[in-house]
Amino acid sequence: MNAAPAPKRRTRSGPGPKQQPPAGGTPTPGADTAPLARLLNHTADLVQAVRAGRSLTDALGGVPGAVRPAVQALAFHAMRWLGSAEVLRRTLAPKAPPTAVDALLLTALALLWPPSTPPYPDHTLVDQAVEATRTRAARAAGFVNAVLRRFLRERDALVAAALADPLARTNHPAWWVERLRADWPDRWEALLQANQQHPPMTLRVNARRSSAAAYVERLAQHGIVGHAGAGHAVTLERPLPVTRLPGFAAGDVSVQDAAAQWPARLLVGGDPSVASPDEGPEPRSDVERPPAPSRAWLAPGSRVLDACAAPGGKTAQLLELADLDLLAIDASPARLERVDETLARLGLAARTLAADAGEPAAWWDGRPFDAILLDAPCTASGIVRRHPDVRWLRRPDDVAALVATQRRLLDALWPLLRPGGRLLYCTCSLFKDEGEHQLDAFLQRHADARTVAEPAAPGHLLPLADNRAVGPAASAAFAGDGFFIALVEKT
Ligand SMILES: C[S@@+](CC[C@H](N)C(=O)[O-])C[C@H]1O[C@@H](n2cnc3c(N)ncnc32)[C@H](O)[C@@H]1O
Repeated sequence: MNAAPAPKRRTRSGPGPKQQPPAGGTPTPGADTAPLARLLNHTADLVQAVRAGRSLTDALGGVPGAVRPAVQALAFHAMRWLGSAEVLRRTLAPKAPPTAVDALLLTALALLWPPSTPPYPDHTLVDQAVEATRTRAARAAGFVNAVLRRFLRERDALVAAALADPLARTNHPAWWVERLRADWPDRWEALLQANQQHPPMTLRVNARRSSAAAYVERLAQHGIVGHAGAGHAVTLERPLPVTRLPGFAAGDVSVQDAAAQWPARLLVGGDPSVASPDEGPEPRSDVERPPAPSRAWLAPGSRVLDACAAPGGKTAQLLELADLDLLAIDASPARLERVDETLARLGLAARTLAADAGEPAAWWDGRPFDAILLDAPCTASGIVRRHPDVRWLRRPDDVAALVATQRRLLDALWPLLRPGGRLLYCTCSLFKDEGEHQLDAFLQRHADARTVAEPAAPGHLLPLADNRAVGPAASAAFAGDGFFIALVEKT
């Protein structure tokens, strides 16, 4: 496969070293006047952190707020083209330079690789990369200058040669490509290409306050174009900072991918979220709680466990859809704080607990649950568009370890469900071992488990145009994330 576009020459015109953020970046005060060299230095720090095994989200927290959106846009670009940059660097400098210099070189090469939208003019980028090297490792400035200028001189030949290497073509580790090819023999190339794209920004309209159609109209009054999708999903024509979304701070709307909105809707049942605005609650923006939509499978007051809850997207959605007695658990106390913050913004309430969901002896009161949501830890191979670093962070052994954790959680939680109760298992993974195969093995182990026929769960969803989570707004650019979603009932 060839995930890289054809090499092409750049224009020499464009912004100078006082830069606007590149396409996909969100301008913020200060970022538009920050020298590109400074942005490149921060980006190289992030590349270095990811290569050392740290997540980009985590490392971005250390970048000054004023330049963070611009640096994030550059770092996302660098992550998407890091495989190409690695292959080029090995050709141009077979002996790897010191780690900090290597990170800067890889950052610059990734930004110079010929993608469809060049973020900066070539010579500006090279000049600023050399400038950045001076503050990073002054003695390496000449070396970086020589490597990058040779790349500009010989780009077409170097890119053509690099594309002989699958790492440069796919921008994914070989084991990842092999796994995708084995699981999706007809679609693996499309999936690799999809991972190189920018994700759509999708909102979840608070079902207690409004409907997708009504919120689309409200957006239009603010000059924002949105498309109503399945349930309460609204996909924006263009991503925006949440501060520009009407009613965000008041809890009228949250950011959540269309596929990620399916599990809670399915578990609540009765498809309450597609109730027309006439049948559902009136649009409103105060935090007083109107009754939840009425056609839910889960009766008001049902005991529900959200076993891996943080940061709380699905916890909040469950509570928007139904009045529930909900316990939200997460193993990470720090991440659990985000659940509390989310619920506070939305005016919702649940009990939250930092605990290992797989050790119920430590926290379960012995009263069976009516429903359990297990949004299990996984490779995140379905959300590479949103987290382009995960492909470089994961190791092949991680898949087996995560599959074992998912299995442990499933087996530990199943006895907590009442007969007739439902368990929703989901992961944001494309790998079948974390989805279809995990479910099949679970059904083999538990004779009292059967998949629910109506409403049927979608199984695997791929981040491609035929992703069924998106509904009427479907198109390749609006495709929902990759997910696996299964609904199981206890007989
Ligand atoms: C995919 S995320 C959950 C996303 C969340 N459901 C949402 O919609 O916002 C998986 C979560 O599982 C948590 N986790 C991992 N192992 C766990 C365990 N043994 N018990 C409870 N939570 C765990 C992680 O801390 C992480 O927050």
